Amino acid sequence: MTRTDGEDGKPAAAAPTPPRPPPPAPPLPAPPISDNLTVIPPKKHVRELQTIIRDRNTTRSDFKFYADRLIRLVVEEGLNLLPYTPATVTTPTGHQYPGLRYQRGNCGVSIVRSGEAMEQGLRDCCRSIRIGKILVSSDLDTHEARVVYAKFPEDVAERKVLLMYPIMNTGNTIVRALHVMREHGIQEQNVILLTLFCTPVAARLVTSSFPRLRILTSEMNEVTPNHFGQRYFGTD
Ligand SMILES: O=c1cc[nH]c(=O)[nH]1
Repeated sequence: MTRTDGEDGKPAAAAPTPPRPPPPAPPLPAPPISDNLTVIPPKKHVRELQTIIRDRNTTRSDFKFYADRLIRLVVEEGLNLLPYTPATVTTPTGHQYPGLRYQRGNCGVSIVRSGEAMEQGLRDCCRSIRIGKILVSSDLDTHEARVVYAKFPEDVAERKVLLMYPIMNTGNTIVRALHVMREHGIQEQNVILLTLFCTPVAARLVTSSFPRLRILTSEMNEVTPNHFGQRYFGTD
């Protein structure tokens, strides 16, 4: 027997299946905080170093050893942001090799005390580089950062500066340090900030205050390791 539900007695046409709603769009990647901010590629060996540094059970000697490895990686990558000029050399077999030579006129500045942990990594790459220092203290109650001491190479305003500070949590210390550097004639576009761990909050604060500063970090994460300087220097 045929079902005749239609008004004219013919079988009713099957109701068309409504089109499926499109699958939800994948979440958009977070927009980059700044074109001048680089996070080094998250390769497994980098992640391993970050894991050991973050592990509360890591011994002091391992902490220093693996922090030094991560520092070296960030420093080497930072050198890539300095200016180079073409330089052709002759190899022992008489071939011409079209290479590069770094342009002289670079220096380092470490923010005392944790930034001093990065000095050796820089010296290991650039044998005779001059390194200045800046000490910023932060008020325990207001968290306001204040520069206590600053010593730079006398011609620092003419140099490219590799600024070293391993942990960027709020960004306040860096902003204060950069203001003092500006008072010494250092232009932000001549500064490359080398850091190991950085929060998005700190990155936003620093890049909005100094948009032409370049920043290089090994990791961007909401949470940074604690007490880096104390663990590195064994002053826990
Ligand atoms: O200042 C610099 C920069 C790159 N390489 C060096 O040896 N020194």
